Amino acid sequence: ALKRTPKDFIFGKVIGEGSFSVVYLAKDIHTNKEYAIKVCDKRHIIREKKTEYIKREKEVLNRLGSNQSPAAPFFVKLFCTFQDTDRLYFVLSFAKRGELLPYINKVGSFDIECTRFYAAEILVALGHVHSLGVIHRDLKPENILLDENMHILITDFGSAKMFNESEKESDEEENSMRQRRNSFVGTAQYVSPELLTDKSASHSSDLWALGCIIYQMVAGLPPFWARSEYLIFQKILKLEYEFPDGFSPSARDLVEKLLVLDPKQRLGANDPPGEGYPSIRAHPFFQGIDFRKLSETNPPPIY
Ligand SMILES: NC(=O)Nc1ccc2c(c1)=C(Cc1cc(-c3cccc(C(=O)NCCN4CCCCC4)c3)c[nH]1)C(=O)N=2
Repeated sequence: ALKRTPKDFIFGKVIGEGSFSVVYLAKDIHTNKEYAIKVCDKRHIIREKKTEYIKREKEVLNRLGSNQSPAAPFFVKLFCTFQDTDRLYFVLSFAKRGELLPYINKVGSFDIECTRFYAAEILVALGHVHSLGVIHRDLKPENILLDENMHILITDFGSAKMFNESEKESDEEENSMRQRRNSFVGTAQYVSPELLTDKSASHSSDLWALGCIIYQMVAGLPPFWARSEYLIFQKILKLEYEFPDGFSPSARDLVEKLLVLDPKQRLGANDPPGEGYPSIRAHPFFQGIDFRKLSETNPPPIY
């Protein structure tokens, strides 16, 4: 296919902003199709030494797009990339309904059927990402988008970590050495304790974030909240959170099994990779969910 240029698109409003990018709604002038185009300023990326993050995001999105698996629909697609003198352009799926977060805020909190459905879609998506040797590392309701049929599209792999085959075999010491140099920390409310202590991220770090998101869908607010990031980190490291009255008992049991300080003790942490977390799927909270049919199921109404 011909390499695209910015002239092939009409750029509209800003629909998202990252620390190194701005996301625009854009229309392809040849097909009239709508896309989200993530634009990065080259000088800014070089100055901030973030070229690795940009390369990693492109590699992860290409891996997700290439693998035709039942979970593939739950991610924004990368259609093409191009650049001009000053900027890099990523042409991505446009999620018509935007982020999950405003929907939680609008209704205060989700009922158990909605929570169960969206938690199940996120779990299937995580199982797929992890089966490719990728950890998202910054999963949060702002990065869970909704398409026009209200199914999820996970985005922003700019903070992702890739474990290629060699790294998996390398001994613990070398791995933890490499991770200690790793300065990355996700968004305060959803960051896992291991990322705060020894900088070691694993697929289990995303399971911690899933626990926070399930709690937030039921309670309306994330479990760890304080006026400063430092105080949020303190609460996470002390596992200082509580359940409001009326919190669904089965959701509470699942959250308590995911928000565990030791990443190896979290539900699903020791499941065989690539099987989509059978021990989490088997939890009573997901009773009645057919995980193979989620993408063709009508999502429950949010009210
Ligand atoms: N960091 C990133 O990678 N960011 C990205 C990447 C890809 C991408 C991305 C972000 C997108 C963000 C996005 C934002 C929006 C959006 C922005 C502003 C308003 C709306 C909107 O009107 N949504 C419906 C609004 N509500 C929400 C609450 C209840 C009632 C209705 C959507 C749609 N899609 C997108 O569509 N595709």
